[in-house]
Order: sequence, then C-alpha cells, then structure tokens
Amino acid sequence: MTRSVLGIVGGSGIYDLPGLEDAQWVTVSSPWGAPSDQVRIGTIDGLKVVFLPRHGRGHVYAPSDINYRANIDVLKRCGVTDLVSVSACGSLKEELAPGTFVLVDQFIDRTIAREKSFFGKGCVAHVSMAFPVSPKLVDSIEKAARAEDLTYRRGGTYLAMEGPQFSSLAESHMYRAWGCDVIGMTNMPEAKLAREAEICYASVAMITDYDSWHPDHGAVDIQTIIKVLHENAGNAQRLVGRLARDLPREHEACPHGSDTALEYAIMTAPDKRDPELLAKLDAVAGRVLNA
Ligand SMILES: CSC[C@H]1O[C@H](OP(=O)(O)O)[C@H](O)[C@@H]1O
Ligand SMILES: Nc1ncnc2[nH]cnc12
Repeated sequence: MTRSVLGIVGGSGIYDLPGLEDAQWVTVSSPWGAPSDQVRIGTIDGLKVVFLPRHGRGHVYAPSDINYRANIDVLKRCGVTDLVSVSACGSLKEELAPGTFVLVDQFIDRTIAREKSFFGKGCVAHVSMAFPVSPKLVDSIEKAARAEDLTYRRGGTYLAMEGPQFSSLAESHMYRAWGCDVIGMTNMPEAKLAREAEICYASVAMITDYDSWHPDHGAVDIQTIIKVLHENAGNAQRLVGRLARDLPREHEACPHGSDTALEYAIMTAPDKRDPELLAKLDAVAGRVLNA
C-alpha cells in the first residue's frame, strides 16, 4: 500500500497554503537545478501535504523562467503521489465566466522555450500523454468543489502558451476555433514532467478573464486578473482544504497508468545508458531504474 501525499502547486496569487498544520518551509535540492522556492510541508487531518509556489514567493519567475523539472523533481523527492495545480486562466468560452473553476482534462502545448523532459541522450523514454490527468484525483477535486458549493465545470482543454505577453486577438480566436476552453502559460510542461515522474496530476483552472476575444469585455489586463484572483483566493483555499481532508489516505492506482508511466517507457539499452543522467534520474525514475 502507498500512502497518499498531496502536492499543491500554487499559481499566480497563491504563495502559501493557510490551514497546513505543523508547517515548515523546507529547502529541497535537486540535480535539475533550483526549484521556484522552498516547499512548505505540513499535514491536514494527518495527510502529508507539500506546497510549492510555482512563481516563487513574491512572484519571481515568469512562466518561461520556471524550472519545471526541478519543481517536479523536488515534489517527487518529498513523496508526492497526487499533484494538483491551481492556476489563473483566461476563458475561451462564453459560459466559462470569471470565478468559474475548470477541472481541466486535456492540454494543447504551444510552449516553445522550455525543457520538457527528464529524459534524452543517454536515457531515452517515451510516456503516453493521451490522458494527461488522473481521473481519480479529479473525482476527489470535484467532490470537494461540490461540497464547498463552488461554481465549477469538470472537463476542459487548456491551451498552454509561451507568454509572457497575452495572446493577440487572432490567436485568441484561433484557440477558440480549436475548441480550447481555457488558456494559461504554465501547465505545460508541468503535466508532462509529472507524468514522467509517475505522479498523478490534475489542474484546477481558476478563470480570471475572457482573454481578448470577447466583444463585451476589453482585452485581458493584469489588474483585472489580480482583482478576480483576490476575490477567488478564499474559494481556492477552501477547495484545497476540503480536498486534503477527504483525499483517500491510500493512494488509488490511476486508471490511465500515471503511477506506472515508466514501466515500459525507457528505450535505451542498459549498457548504453549515460551514468550521469541516470544519477539525476534517481528520484523521478528510481522505481524502474532500481528494479
Ligand atoms: C497573472 S496572469 C498570467 C500568469 O498567471 C498564470 O499563471 P499560473 O498558472 O501560475 O497561475 C498564467 O499561466 C500566467 O503565468
Ligand atoms: N488570458 C490569459 N492568457 C494567458 N494566461 C492567463 N492567465 C490568466 N489569464 C490568462
């Protein structure tokens, strides 16, 4: 049996997790470089919870500057089995009004300037991203959202853009034509790296704006986003608190195999593997490399 450990990556406006018991900021180092910040480790009703502010306290890192590999690596080192991103996002659908929480289930990755894999020359691996989100974890988030009476929608496609500038009007229309529901700058490659690290991942997109396409709303601006984020911070905290109280204490196997993603993924023959890369993979791929 594996005990559940809940990880929370806090996005814009979420730099701490009130309600954590016996909480401490802890430095965890990673062979992948510096993570965004220390992690805040504590418990909620006996469940270990590990919180990491994605942009660092004080919002130091832009989306393209975040060391996503180090972030996922340190969360893995802390034993995280289930990881929930809480992110500010723009809406690409009329019915997804600011204040709505979308429980994302698909992604389109349009980022272009980020390290996207722990693997590469000397240890090549290919994991499935067909179903990037763990439905059991989303079940628990949905239960929590219902219990807290939040306005939410289960399912939605998140368009990950490079940023840091917001989309042009033409891009915004194009993403709508593609059928995307929300737009943000951070969930990729985070979701891909969580899959490589065999961590169940889910993303809560807190809608803050209508991006730039809506004829009755002006183009997105940061003041509006911050205002909506402040209005929703309490809801986000209640959601996470409830999720932590109710998450099954025994980690449930992911129907999409998130927790066994590396089982047959590594292509490089054992005698051709690069020892330096293998050493860096000790946390994310230890389960299969040490088997
Ligand atoms: C503050 S608006 C743009 C910024 O907010 C989102 O970040 P996060 O997902 O960490 O909440 C968005 O992706 C941009 O990085
Ligand atoms: N419209 C938008 N585009 C990209 N990232 C966002 N984060 C919040 N709103 C956003």
